[in-house]
Amino acid sequence: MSAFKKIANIQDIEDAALKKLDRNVLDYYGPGAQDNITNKDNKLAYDRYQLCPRVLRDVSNVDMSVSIFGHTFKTPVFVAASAMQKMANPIGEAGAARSACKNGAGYSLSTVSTTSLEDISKSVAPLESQGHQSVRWFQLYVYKDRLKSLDLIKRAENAGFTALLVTADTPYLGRRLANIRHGFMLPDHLRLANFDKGEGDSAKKDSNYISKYISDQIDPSLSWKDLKWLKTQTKLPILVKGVLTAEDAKLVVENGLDGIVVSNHGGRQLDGVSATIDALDEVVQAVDNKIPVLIDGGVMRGSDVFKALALGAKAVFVGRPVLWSLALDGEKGVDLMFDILNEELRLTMALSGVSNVSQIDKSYIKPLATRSKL
Ligand SMILES: Cc1cc2nc3c(=O)[nH]c(=O)nc-3n(C[C@H](O)[C@H](O)[C@H](O)COP(=O)(O)O)c2cc1C
Ligand SMILES: O=C(O)C(=O)c1ccccc1
Repeated sequence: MSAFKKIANIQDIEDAALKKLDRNVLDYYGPGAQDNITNKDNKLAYDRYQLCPRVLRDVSNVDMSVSIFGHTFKTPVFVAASAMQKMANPIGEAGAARSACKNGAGYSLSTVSTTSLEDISKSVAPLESQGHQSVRWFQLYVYKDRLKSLDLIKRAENAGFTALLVTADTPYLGRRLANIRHGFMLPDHLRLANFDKGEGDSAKKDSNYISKYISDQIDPSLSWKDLKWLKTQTKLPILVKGVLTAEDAKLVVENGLDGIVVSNHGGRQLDGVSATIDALDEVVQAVDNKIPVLIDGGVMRGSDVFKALALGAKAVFVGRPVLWSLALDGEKGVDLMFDILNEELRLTMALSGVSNVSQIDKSYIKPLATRSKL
């Protein structure tokens, strides 16, 4: 018997990537903070919802497109902003940006990427001239040095990014035990490409590079008034990334911001918070359709995407699945990831009796009933 195994789902991609990457990278990409409880629960929580399909509905055509801020996307599966993707594969962030563009998916780039904003735009330009549309958003960390953040915003605007995701859950870095135990180093041949050579070099000498970088540079005093000020500095819509409660969701609306990403940073910040899918409903209720609500964390299958849409998310970001896909096979790996998630979502919709995403609502899911004992 041949040992050949075809990749069939995102777990297969993850398993293959775990065999390829070295410890330094795996320690950084994989675990959540502290005891990994929230990171695990992000995935498990999806299994606590059941699907409630309807039948005999004519599902011969299924349309997965969604519209946000005037852009239409072919799929609600978006690429999350995650740092330092060249550690997964030399093509790094550009591989995921190109794949998202070919798939008509949303793309987001981290402030602390190993490919610059400008190089991301260059990497998708040939695809755009073939008629593909790239919709790219920039994830902004607000630096103590405000000029540094303002410069990033200007560069994002000039490089064709059309929204900002301001990360609100990281005034300090969460305690990531594997990185504390073994140390973490950005490999010498890589650098934080949005900055002059040398950015983070002082931290680089520290065995806990990232936590030192954040405490040196990122402003832990950030508050709502700063986001109101940021709004005056750009025409781009601003989404707040890292909201988990109805209270904060209301403040996002009251402060005139444009969107929400329900996120716990992939369980990498405050361990012990709820799974994002369990926080989604209260955020969606609080926002009352005034601004779009998106979600990330633990999405591994098309049926997870379906459940998030049923609870009111407009789109879903995937973080680690992109990193594993890059590790597996660069841009082609991310193409495979989109093929799988899109096919799974299409099938979940068809088998649930819906032919477009606007039909998906809470009636198609229910909390898992306690299984009766045999
Ligand atoms: C290795 C890694 C690096 C990340 N870097 C950033 C970052 O630079 N900025 C940010 O806002 N979120 C960052 N995130 C969080 C992601 O944007 C996203 O919230 C999370 O990965 C979603 O969970 P998932 O990995 O389970 O899909 C990072 C996540 C990972 C796994
Ligand atoms: O690791 C992360 O999750 C992250 O957000 C980050 C922030 C600053 C530098 C590097 C990574």
